[in-house]
Amino acid sequence: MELSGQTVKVNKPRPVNLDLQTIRFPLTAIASILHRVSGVITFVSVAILLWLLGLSLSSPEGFASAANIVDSFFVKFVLWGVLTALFYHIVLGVRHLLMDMGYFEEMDTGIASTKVSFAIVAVLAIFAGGLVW
Ligand code: HEM
Repeated sequence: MELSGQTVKVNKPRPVNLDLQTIRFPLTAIASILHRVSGVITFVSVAILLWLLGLSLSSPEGFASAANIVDSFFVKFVLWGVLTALFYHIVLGVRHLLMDMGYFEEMDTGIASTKVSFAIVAVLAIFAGGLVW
């Protein structure tokens, strides 16, 4: 095998698949990655939401400023995303804790519990939309 000018000896030629279009993550892996992403989103947003709460409780003017900030479509959309990420983190977190107790460890039950969790999060995302708008 030629590697930047050097010849490297390999015992067996190994199969190489670097065609990313043919590599598919299992549903459970996607759920796990999204759980980490939703945890980071929740972590960052807690600081912003606490600042907003502090502002709204500071004075009547502060409350008016906070209400004014939240009054735009963009901020409402971000708030909806944050709430959905939090719901995702909680629902998939509970699934994770159940797996720690020995449930849904097989591939078929793991995929089934992921699908059920996604469905619950979808319902909660609609609920979050109702809360925000
Ligand atoms: C302010 C609230 C929360 C924040 C900021 C937060 C953030 C995080 C972060 C950053 C991780 C690490 C993810 C990783 O490295 O893969 C994590 C893991 C985890 N969180 Fe949360 N979390 C919160 C609330 C919750 C709640 C309410 C639950 C309830 C079920 C939960 C369940 C879990 C579990 C089970 C893990 C471990 C996942 C693993 O081992 O892969 N979290 N959380």
